[in-house]
Amino acid sequence: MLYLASQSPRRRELLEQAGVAFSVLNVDVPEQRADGESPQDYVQRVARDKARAGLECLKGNDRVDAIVLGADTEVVLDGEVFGKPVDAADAGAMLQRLSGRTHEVMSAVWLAAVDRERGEVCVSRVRFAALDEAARAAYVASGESFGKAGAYAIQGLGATLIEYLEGSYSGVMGLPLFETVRLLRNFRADITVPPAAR
Ligand SMILES: Cc1cn([C@H]2C[C@H](O)[C@@H](COP(=O)(O)OP(=O)(O)OP(=O)(O)O)O2)c(=O)[nH]c1=O
Repeated sequence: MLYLASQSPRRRELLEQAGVAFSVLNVDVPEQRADGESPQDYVQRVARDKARAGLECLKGNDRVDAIVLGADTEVVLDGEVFGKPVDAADAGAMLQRLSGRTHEVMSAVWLAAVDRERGEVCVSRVRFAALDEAARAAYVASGESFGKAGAYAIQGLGATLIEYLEGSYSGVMGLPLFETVRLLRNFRADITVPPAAR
């Protein structure tokens, strides 16, 4: 049985889009970058922590038979990691930093079972248009920034801020589907994944 260890409605939507059957586990793990930890190592570790926390929630045979998927998405600019904004001022400041620049979106996916684990990090590059103060304020006022790494959502109004994307649209949105399906397929033969990525 596949479990998605996530409270994110986007991840649920994306995994459904991939045609994979799963159940949801609500996990809450601290997201705190350690001193000297690279953005890539950080995003991978948090995805792993979420998957492991999900596995811990399960008991007995449910755990033995489980594959738990954890994921994490962060926006990275100049080596700095932008998580979810804490308030409107924080969201505005993030958008100001991203304005007119190219940043990376790192999305990690991690699979954990009792006997094995495996993960992957998908890195995309996103170029933002130059946003003046009025444009930033209008976007923050839309409410879309909240709960989103880097204070924007590619799947919403945020798409109008993006000049160029290189990489994975689903990865930017929160779960890189190509990598996810490939990992699932290689992880255990009894998992039913759609044929497209064979
Ligand atoms: C960049 C970007 C991020 N996001 C979202 C995806 C993630 O939900 C969120 C990043 O926060 P995460 O900490 O990766 O995930 P989460 O706390 O929302 O969910 P959970 O830990 O329970 O799985 O930002 C978008 O929806 N669109 C975007 O364009």
